[in-house]
Amino acid sequence: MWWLKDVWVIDPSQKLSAPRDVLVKDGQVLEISSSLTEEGVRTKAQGESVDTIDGKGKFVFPGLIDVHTHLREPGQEDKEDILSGSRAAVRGGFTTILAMANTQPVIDNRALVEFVRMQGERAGYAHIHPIGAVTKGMQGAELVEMSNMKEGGAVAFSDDGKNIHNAEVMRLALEYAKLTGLLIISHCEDKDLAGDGQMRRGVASARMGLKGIPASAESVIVARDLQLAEETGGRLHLAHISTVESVELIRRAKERGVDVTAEVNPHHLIFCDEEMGITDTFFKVNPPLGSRVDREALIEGLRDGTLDMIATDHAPHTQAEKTRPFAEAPFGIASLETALSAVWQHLVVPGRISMDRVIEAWSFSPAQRFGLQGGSLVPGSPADMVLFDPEFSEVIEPATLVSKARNTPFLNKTLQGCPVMVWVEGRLVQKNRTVL
Ligand SMILES: NC(=O)N[C@@H](CC(=O)O)C(=O)O
Ligand SMILES: [Zn+2]
Repeated sequence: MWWLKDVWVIDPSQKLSAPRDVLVKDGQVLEISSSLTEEGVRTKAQGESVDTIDGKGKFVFPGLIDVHTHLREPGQEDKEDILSGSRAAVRGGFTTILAMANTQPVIDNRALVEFVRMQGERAGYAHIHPIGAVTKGMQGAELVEMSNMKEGGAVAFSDDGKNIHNAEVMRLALEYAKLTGLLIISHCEDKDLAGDGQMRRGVASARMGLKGIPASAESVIVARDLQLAEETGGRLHLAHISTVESVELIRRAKERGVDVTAEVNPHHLIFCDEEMGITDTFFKVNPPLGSRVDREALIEGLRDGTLDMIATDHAPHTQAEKTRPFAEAPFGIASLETALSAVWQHLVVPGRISMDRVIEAWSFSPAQRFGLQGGSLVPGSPADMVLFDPEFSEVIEPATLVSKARNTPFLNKTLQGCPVMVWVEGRLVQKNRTVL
């Protein structure tokens, strides 16, 4: 049994943010209380040994649920695999992650869905849920067999990495997904507007002499998909929202009652295009980092609930790929191990957003929207749980990262505020930043 004493509990599912004691037994949260005694705990332990942790000055909250990770297995295991990705997840405070379908081959049938799910179970760290592709081979033409894939364990459908170019295919996908009750996750990017752009079009791209991607490449598709969701009554989730125009479109659609949720990535909340340099391929990501105005709108959108969730978009790549010249390096930031610390240090500490809202947006809301276990510490819930120490600091070094990838803008930087203990169903899987 675990006894976390005098720890600050953040559990948005029960609107709790206060110092308490937490008891964990048999893989579940047994009790959250402010009046436990040694004797009382011993009685509740029923002969089991009690591991006591002094939680003073630390937070405990439900394990984070990340609805957007790329684990690269099958097919690109030089970048990441399901085992290394799930170890990176628990190191970063995530107890559940959703794996995107843009692997090689694409996860577009039940057998492959089952493969990802079983590899996740075999790894034995975070809970891994496969996202199935929307179209066969992510070719944007023929829909996958959604019900069949749901039976195999798919929890949503997405061609992420690519936009669904044909609006009629997107409309049909929303229509068919309704029969499964699952969400369509849209990667909004008009490929003609984006062209072969390398970063957001603006003063910074002009200064660097790089081809720009206009903000409209995202927002025109956001507008399209919101209308299609409204028309079909389909359930839509928008991945990695990065522009002020998109935030405004989503805000309006929600006012009209469209069944939509949206996520924002930590890097879009923390960085902007002006901060990039021509050699910084670690900042090269899709959608690209926006302007200061975009960043402000994203923070405001997350605060007021227009943006429902935070998600990492963990996109691991090899060093060989990321050390190519800017225009040839692939898009993506690997972030499972740094995301929570970065959000703490860059947004919570300066008072831009509350930790309560961060935890709601990164555990409770994803669990609710995607119908997943977790996101709550209500007694009886599985003890998927994080102990977070705001004083613990770490230099982000290649040697300590358990992900295969090092493509993070935080490399060789210090981050303060880290998950220092992580439990999955009551089993300790990470302690003092070491995955057990
Ligand atoms: N975000 C990225 O820059 N890259 C992702 C694809 C994606 O999430 O769109 C990848 O798979 O590498
Ligand atoms: Zn994407």
